This record gives sequence, structure tokens and C-alpha cells, in this order.
Amino acid sequence: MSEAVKTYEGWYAYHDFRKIDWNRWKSLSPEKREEVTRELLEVLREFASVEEKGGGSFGQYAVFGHKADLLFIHFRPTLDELNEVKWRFDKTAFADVTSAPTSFISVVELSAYTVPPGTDPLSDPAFRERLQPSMPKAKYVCFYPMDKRRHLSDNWYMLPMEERRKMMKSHGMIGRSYAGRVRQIITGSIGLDDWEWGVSLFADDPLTFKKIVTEMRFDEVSARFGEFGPFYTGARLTEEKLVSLLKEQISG
Ligand code: VOV
Repeated sequence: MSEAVKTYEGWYAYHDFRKIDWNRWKSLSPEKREEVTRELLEVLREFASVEEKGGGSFGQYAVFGHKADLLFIHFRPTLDELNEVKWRFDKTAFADVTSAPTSFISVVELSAYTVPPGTDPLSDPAFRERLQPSMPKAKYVCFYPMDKRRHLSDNWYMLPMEERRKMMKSHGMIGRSYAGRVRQIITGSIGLDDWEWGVSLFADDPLTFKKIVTEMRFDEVSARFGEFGPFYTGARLTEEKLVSLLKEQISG
């Protein structure tokens, strides 16, 4: 058996995708829509307030394309808190006009591939901080789930540690060349959800997503072993923007 890589886990993550049923939304009276919007904003503010208490982080996004309309990303110390968040949202009147085309449960993960042997990364405050990240405030988000291939000829999980470490080093070097342009939060989902990892990228220029993902496709670890699920991209939503999007759809 190949040596399993040591992983370090932090906050749990819930990527909650929502699609709005515009017919139902439009069938509500203007007063009801206002009331529902008020309650929605209250709940979203409550979600965002965990950050001040150091109890998690939260981001809200408008998703491009048909796959979803909204994405809420929650980081919390426990899975149980993520369930409370889910139920809190599902009990709102706004949830009644949405469906959840997909969701993703995982946990913020760092691995030991690039940790010098014999050192304890948890003694480094910066490393510990990366396990409990604040949602980056970049304008755009890109999320996709991925696996490492397990075919007979190309099986990541049967490679010796040194070979995997070498490939992850090359991966990390490409990633670092995007410093300042894109932030990544890798969340592990083996045993928690249908894929092995969730990749959440944050950037002010959405073209950066295309550039980094393309460059990584040519790097061995992704070229040989990367298997990817659906991609979702979105724009960070301020409260004002969310309110105006909900209104625009009515007058349009
Ligand atoms: C934005 C830049 C960026 C940077 C700097 C970066 C660096 C690093 C380092 C140093 C390490 C290893 C140690 C650790 O921290 O775990 C990783 C780990 C990982 N990565 Fe990464 N990655 C980036 C970005 C980045 C992207 C864009 C992707 C998607 C790949 C693609 O082809 O679409 C990705 C994936 C992953 C995954 C799935 C893992 C875990 C693999 C495992 O087998 O355990 N990642 N990553």
C-alpha cells in the first residue's frame, strides 16, 4: 500500500446553490415580495455576522448561466452548525420560491505534500489561519468539484509518496505564480460528498479562472490525474445588488 498523505482539516464548508422560481416570485404581491426580501436580508446578515465572532465565514454570489441563480458559501467549525444554517434558510419564505439544484459538503483541507519532513505545520499561525479562512472579498468566484484518477494505468492512490510530492510541488509553483490574482480554498470531501475535493477560486478578473485552470491542465498532476465535475462561476453579491436583482426581474 502507498503511504497515505497526512491532511489537516479546518472549518467545514457548505456550498449551497439555489435556483429561483421566477413564476412563483412574480406571483407574490409587491408587499409580500418586500416582506420576503426583508426576511431574506435579515437571515443573510445573520450568516455574515459569524465572521465578527470568529465562528466561521460567509459569501453570497449571483451565479452565471442556467445551472443556478445564487450561491451561498458557509464555513463553520462543525457540520452540525452547517445543518442549522441549512434549516434556518429553508424555513424562510424566500426558500419557498427556490430549489437547490446542487450542494457540496466538505472541509477546508491542507495536505503535508509541501511540508518539510519532521516539522509540524500546526505550530505556524499562518498555516492554522489558512484552515479557518475568511471568505476572500474578490469580485468573482469559481467553484468545481474534482477527483484524482483511479484507473489501472493512472492511479493517483497507488503512486509512491515521492512521486506525488514532486507533482504537487510543480502544481504549487504554478499556483504561486498567480499570487495576488487568484485565491484558492481547497476543501476535501472524501467520505463526505460525491467528489474528492471542492475547488473554490476567487479573483477580481474572471479571465484569471480560465488562465489558471488552463495552465494547470498542462501540468502532470491535472493532465494525468485530474477529473472534473461541473464548473460554476458567479459574481459577489452586495445586499443592494441582491435587492436590485430581485426587483429588476419583476419590472423586466
Ligand atoms: C491559486 C493558486 C493555487 C496554489 C498556490 C495551490 C497550491 C497548492 C499546494 C501547495 C497544494 C499541496 C499542499 C496543500 O495545501 O494541500 C495544493 C493542493 C491541492 N490543490 Fe492547489 N493550488 C492552487 C490552485 C489550485 C487549483 C486551480 C486547483 C484545481 C486543479 C485544476 O487542475 O483545475 C487545485 C487543486 C488542488 C487539490 C485538489 C489539492 C489537494 C491534492 C491532494 O492530492 O491532496 N489547486 N495546492
